[in-house]
Amino acid sequence: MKKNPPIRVAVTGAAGNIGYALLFRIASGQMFGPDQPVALNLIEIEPGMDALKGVAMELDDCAFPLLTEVVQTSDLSEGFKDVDWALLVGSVPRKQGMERADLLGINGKVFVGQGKAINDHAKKSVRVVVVGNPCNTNCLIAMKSAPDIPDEQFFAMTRLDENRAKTQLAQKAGVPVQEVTELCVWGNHSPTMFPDFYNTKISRQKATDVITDEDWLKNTFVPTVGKRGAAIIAARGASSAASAANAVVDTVCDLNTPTRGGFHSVCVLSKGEYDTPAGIITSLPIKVDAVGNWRVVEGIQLNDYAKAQIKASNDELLEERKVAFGQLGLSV
Ligand SMILES: NC(=O)c1ccc[n+]([C@@H]2O[C@H](COP(=O)([O-])OP(=O)(O)OC[C@H]3O[C@@H](n4cnc5c(N)ncnc54)[C@H](O)[C@@H]3O)[C@@H](O)[C@H]2O)c1
Ligand SMILES: O=C(O)C[C@H](O)C(=O)O
Repeated sequence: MKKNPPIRVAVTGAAGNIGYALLFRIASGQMFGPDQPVALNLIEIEPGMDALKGVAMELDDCAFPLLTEVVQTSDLSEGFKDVDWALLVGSVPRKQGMERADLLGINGKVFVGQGKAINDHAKKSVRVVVVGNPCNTNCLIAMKSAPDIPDEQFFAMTRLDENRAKTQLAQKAGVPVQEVTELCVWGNHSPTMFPDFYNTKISRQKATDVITDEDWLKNTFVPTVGKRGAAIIAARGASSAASAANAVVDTVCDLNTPTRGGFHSVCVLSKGEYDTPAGIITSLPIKVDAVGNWRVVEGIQLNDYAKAQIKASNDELLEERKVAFGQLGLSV
């Protein structure tokens, strides 16, 4: 049987913690399926190249049948050459006591260079998923720096937040996690994000009919999800890595697969849907159709509380954009 040509995937920060949890899942077929060959372009900064060599040796030692090639490089033009997917993980993670936005000044400029290199060297059909924080604004910076790549091909990750929120609700309701559906996390990947429990279903019922304690939903559930990243850093001494890598796999699978029922949370460029400010990368409910095009799901009813929460998170994104674009000399 003739094999598909490989899908070429660039991963930045490939020798980091998320990279170490992610690469083996891509190479084993969990991201693109058991019949789809993959080639990996692993990108690191110079000080990470020795560690990257070790990671590449381990990939060899797995003898993955689907893995056709591993490129190791610190050169962005080589790293993004002809890639179908660019997973932008590499950047400095926050430490205890920092907010993700504190990383703007450190990481923002990295995404200008990466955006330009993607623009010049990747396939025009490349899809870009930004994980490095603050991921929404970094994604916007990369998108602005890649004017020849359609805006619709840029995404930032809130699937980890969706997964966290689903587990919190499932544990509270005492049901298996797959019973929790239609849960959209709105806004910024920051403590202001809003996991919309009002429109969530638990075992096909309204979540608020199953968990009737609205005080818990508003004052325990919402902040627990928003601050989960910080709680992991406090407990583990390092930011989430395996669960983040798992969410990257979920995000790419979501974008590659027609959505059955419901929707998933992905950060995309707002065109003003649900009164979100156009021109920011914000988390919205996304559905993928049978031919692989995504769209924002329409018709979700948001009450005044939900609208206020989403507005606060999007206001924060407007402020991040103002600060970052000011520092980097980018225009809206
Ligand atoms: N969006 C999310 O849900 C989510 C979840 C978890 C972590 N993150 C973020 O992901 C990022 C990576 O986390 P990690 O735990 O893997 O960090 P890490 O420090 O373990 O690894 C980061 C790697 O990136 C490399 N790197 C740094 N700058 C680079 C550049 N300009 N180009 C290429 N590589 C570069 C480093 O050498 C390092 O190997 C952090 O910003 C973290 O905050 C996001
Ligand atoms: O919280 C962080 O800084 C890491 C990541 O964004 C997370 O949500 O776990």
